[in-house]
Amino acid sequence: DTDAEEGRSSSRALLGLLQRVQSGALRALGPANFDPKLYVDLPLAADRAAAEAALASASASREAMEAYLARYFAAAGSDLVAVDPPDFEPEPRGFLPRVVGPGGEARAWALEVHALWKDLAREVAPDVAVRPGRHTLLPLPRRVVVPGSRFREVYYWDSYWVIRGLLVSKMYDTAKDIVLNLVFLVEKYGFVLNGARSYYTNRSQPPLLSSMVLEIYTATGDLGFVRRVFPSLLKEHSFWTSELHNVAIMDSHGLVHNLSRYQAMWNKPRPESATIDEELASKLTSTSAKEKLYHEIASAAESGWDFSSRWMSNSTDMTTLVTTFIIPVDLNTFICKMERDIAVFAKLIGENATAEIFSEASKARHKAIESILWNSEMEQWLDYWLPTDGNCQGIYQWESKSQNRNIFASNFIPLWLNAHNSGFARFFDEAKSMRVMRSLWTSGLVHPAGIATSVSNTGQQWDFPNGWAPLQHLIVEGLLNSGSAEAKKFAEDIATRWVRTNYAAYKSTGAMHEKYDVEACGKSGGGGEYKPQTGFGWSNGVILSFLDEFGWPEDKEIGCSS
Ligand SMILES: OC[C@H]1O[C@H](O[C@H]2O[C@H](CO)[C@@H](O)[C@H](O)[C@H]2O)[C@H](O)[C@@H](O)[C@@H]1O
Repeated sequence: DTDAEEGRSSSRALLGLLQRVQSGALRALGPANFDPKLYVDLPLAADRAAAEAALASASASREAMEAYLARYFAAAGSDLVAVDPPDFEPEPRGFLPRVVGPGGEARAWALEVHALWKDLAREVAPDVAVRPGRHTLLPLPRRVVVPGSRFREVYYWDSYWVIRGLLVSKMYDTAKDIVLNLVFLVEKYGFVLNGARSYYTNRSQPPLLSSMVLEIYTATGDLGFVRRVFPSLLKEHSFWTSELHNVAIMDSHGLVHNLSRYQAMWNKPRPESATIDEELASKLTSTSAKEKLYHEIASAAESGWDFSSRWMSNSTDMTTLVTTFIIPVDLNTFICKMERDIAVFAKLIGENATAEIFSEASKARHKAIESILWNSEMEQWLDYWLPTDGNCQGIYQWESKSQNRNIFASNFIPLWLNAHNSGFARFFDEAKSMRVMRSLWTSGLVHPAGIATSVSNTGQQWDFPNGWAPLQHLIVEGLLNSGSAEAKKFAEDIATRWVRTNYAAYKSTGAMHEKYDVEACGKSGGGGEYKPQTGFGWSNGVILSFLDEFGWPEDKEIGCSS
């Protein structure tokens, strides 16, 4: 309708202005400590036309730019208001009963991590709904928990681990609010956005909405909540299996399978990193080559692994990103899980025909994962690379050489399905889990402070030596539930390394970090296009979840053992 069109056009106009402010600021302030995202997060404090007219002269010097920013814009993040979550209690009844640690150290720290929810809880300021043309922030009806630092808005896949932690903290209402906000986005846009900003409306992130709902349902038994969100889960499933993401591929026995890939609806620079993307694309000459690169960059952002050699033909050259030509192991694991979850929910609310359809869909995807992505020699699941020459008409033909044999933590993510049977047949048997576990053990990914993202040090943040909380958690949960005592021990070992490194880094820096360097205990991570961030939603969630799962006995050292 006309109102919606007007809204879209004023949002585009604001983003256009903010991107020009971003380029002007880079010229005026210089590249040192420059964060392009800051500028597209600025709320407009005056009339847009006036801010536009004054921009040309502002780029002349640092002083002029600083005066311009102060005159026409409010501070980034000021349109999100800090809130005290009403369901927060400093020490909730029944909180981590098995966490003690020497001298109560582990428990004291766990309570500090728990208290960080208060720092990260936000509500969208009323002005965002009243004057949406002044904000790239999207209005959300309920409170959120943000990752922290430059990540001032709610993020999609981060929210799964935030919710895992909130459930340990007994903050059930805050967990439900986060999901209801994501559902609000599905109702409005047809999918969960990468994050709640107008510049994230062209892509999603790894789809874990149904997993959030399942965890909340398991903790609260709230069937009304499941009923409320159910239609959005179906809508999200259509998004991930639609033509945009679906790939048909014929296996070596002539059977055709459907799997999904990441694919953003965008072929321009990412507004939050436009100056970076434009500089990279300046190495290319034609407009079409630049647009292709922008499309692959935004699609890598949809994967959550932005950026990684996983998506690059040449690991030292970002212009060789081919994200949309890759069938990723983790994405298909998440969708297989989504299909199982939907079947479970459908049954619970009495929609038996839908339950049957989704149960069949998850079995079909399971078969596809085993047939296209499993590599029995390596005992791992491997991303599958489609030909990039665009010759295929419709159905691709599987070829063994197209499995990417490089080692990534994602090669082990299907193990996670062990943790979530929900009455279904096991995804694979205990013997196979054991073989995968041994393959992980010798893969080169296991390090003193956790599991590395890959084995190549490319300077990208989703590569060696960085370890990320979500990857530790997915693999640990998978090993823990594989049915074998040895795998359980290994799971606890990885969780212990991770807890210790988070603890040591917290003690030395006073903060929880977005990522860690797995080579040594107590080291935070680096690399990538922005400065390492603290806060940090998913890291906090994973620590609380590990402490809940494994406890921390009185006699177990929590500091780094030398
Ligand atoms: O600003 C650059 C990119 O930042 C985000 O990605 C990283 O942070 C997210 C929030 O913690 C996380 O979900 C993602 O896995 C990280 O790589 C953002 O999601 C990107 O779209 C954005 O371009």
